[in-house]
Amino acid sequence: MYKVNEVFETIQGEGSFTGAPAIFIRLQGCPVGCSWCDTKHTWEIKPELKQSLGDIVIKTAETEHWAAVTPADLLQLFVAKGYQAKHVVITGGEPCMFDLNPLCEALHNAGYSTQIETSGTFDIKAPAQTWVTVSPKVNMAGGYKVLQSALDRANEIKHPVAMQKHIDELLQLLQHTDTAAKLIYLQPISQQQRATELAIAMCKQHNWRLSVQVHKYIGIS
Ligand SMILES: C[S@@+](CC[C@H](N)C(=O)[O-])C[C@H]1O[C@@H](n2cnc3c(N)ncnc32)[C@H](O)[C@@H]1O
Ligand SMILES: Nc1nc2[nH]cc(C(=O)O)c2c(=O)[nH]1
Ligand code: SF4
Ligand SMILES: [Mg+2]
Repeated sequence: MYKVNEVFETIQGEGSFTGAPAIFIRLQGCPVGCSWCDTKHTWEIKPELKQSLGDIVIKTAETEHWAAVTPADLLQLFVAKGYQAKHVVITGGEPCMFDLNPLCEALHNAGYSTQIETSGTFDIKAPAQTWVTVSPKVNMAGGYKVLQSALDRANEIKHPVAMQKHIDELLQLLQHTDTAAKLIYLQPISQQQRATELAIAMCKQHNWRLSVQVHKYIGIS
């Protein structure tokens, strides 16, 4: 069973799939504790806030409610909702607290491609064809460390930045990582102008790519 905070169909707003229609599955629970996290309502798993998947999917605001679901429940929901997207993004919370193999395999068997958004602080349990986006989290409140195995598995590394120390941290992580076949993105934190200017300058300097959170600029989820 997976603990799900929300399910919705939208446009991927980050990283290399930006612009692609996608179904998002947001899993509940994250102990990493990023001070600027934009999904703090997914951090805690409160037993008293358990709901049915039917209630979760009609949410109109961000809440801490969650539902326990199987891959089959999710596939059934996609059909019932009439979702047309063929790409599924599994995010959170920290999705890699779960074994994502059964979920991704069920999605692949039903004709969907899959992508995971992860902080790289937990073992990534997912099939080889799943696209893995690692957004490394260094020195956050929860005390978790980025795993080298997660950086090695990443298809893209999407680093959140607001100040020079974040660039230095990324350079440090990349020193030990073979980046030949990976896409490297800087993502300004919270659309701050100074963060965006820094990201643009550093992308030019290091030949990295820029990921702005497109969905926030156009006001969609
Ligand atoms: C909410 S996290 C969930 C997945 C996973 N826990 C992670 O951190 O990658 C999804 C993405 O949003 C990014 N993110 C979270 N808060 C942000 C913010 N305020 N500004 C920019 N990116 C943010 C994360 O770095 C990550 O790439
Ligand atoms: N549109 C849209 N794109 C996204 N890409 C990554 C997201 C996330 O929260 O993981 C996200 C999100 O929340 N919305
Ligand atoms: S790891 Fe992801 S979900 Fe967890 S606090 Fe950081 S940004 Fe938020
Ligand atoms: Mg988001």
